[in-house]
Amino acid sequence: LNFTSTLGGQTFNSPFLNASGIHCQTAEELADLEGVKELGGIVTKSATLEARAGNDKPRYYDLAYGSINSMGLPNSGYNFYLDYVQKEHAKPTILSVAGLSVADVIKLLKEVQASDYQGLTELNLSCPNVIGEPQTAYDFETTRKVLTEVFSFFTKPLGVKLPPYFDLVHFDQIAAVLNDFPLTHVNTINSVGNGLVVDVEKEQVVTKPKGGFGGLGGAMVLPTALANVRALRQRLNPSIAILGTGGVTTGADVFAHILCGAQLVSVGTQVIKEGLGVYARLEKELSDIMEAKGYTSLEDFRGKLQVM
Ligand SMILES: C=Cc1c(C(=O)O)[nH]c(=O)[nH]c1=O
Repeated sequence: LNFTSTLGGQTFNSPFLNASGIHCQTAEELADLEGVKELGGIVTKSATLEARAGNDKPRYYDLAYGSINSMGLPNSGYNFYLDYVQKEHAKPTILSVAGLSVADVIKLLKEVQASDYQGLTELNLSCPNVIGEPQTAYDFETTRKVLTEVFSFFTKPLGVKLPPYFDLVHFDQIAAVLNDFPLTHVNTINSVGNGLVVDVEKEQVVTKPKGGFGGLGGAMVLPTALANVRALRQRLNPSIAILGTGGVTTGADVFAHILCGAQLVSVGTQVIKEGLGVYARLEKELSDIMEAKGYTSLEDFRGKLQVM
């Protein structure tokens, strides 16, 4: 079966990625990802200018049907991740970056531009858990302003991480902004922002930051993730690839993401639930589905979802 694809000049030998934020914050976690042969690439935890401890704990909670997190962007600071991605790796890397202000984003990306790093960079415009900060990509004009400034100097492969949208007009509006820029990819979705999980027995929230509000992931967000992959694939220039993230627990979910137009597919919550062995299971399940359908390559069905 042919699982290979190229993105931003890099060759990915498998469609699987780790979702930024999951098992990719420390040197040990990143080394673990290098050892997962079914992973096509490695995405770093979103990096900020300064290292951050993140929000108070408990800040992650596992549910039967997914997860809720309010991590608060804990990371070792962009120098650590920029050093990491400039080292030799068997797989392509995607350097995820985030800023607490437009100025931070510009400063960070100027450092990346000035570095010897030739891999992909992904600007996270959708973190829902930085207390007091909005999810940038819900503000279309600010998103246009940021991308205009970024592309006035950034010439390396760049994608953006988007929050989920829930209104067809919003899909039109964000696509109208993104289509004006030479983006390599769009990674959709980030967690579904500001959900709330209640422990009825304790009559209490389950996470400490923000009164229990946090980003939702896992099985419960799959329909939202598929809708965003599909809607953006239908609206974005073919030159902008879609990385599908959200709700993947089985090979069928991976197949669905690709059928909706995803080139690569990230797994987050399920890695926490099952461990890094999940990638071998997903690859086997996807392969079995493809063989049963007579497909030999992801191109045979990518973006070919049928409507009625
Ligand atoms: C980078 C911050 C993010 C975080 C976080 O660090 O709280 N959680 C998410 O679900 N998505 C994010 O983008």
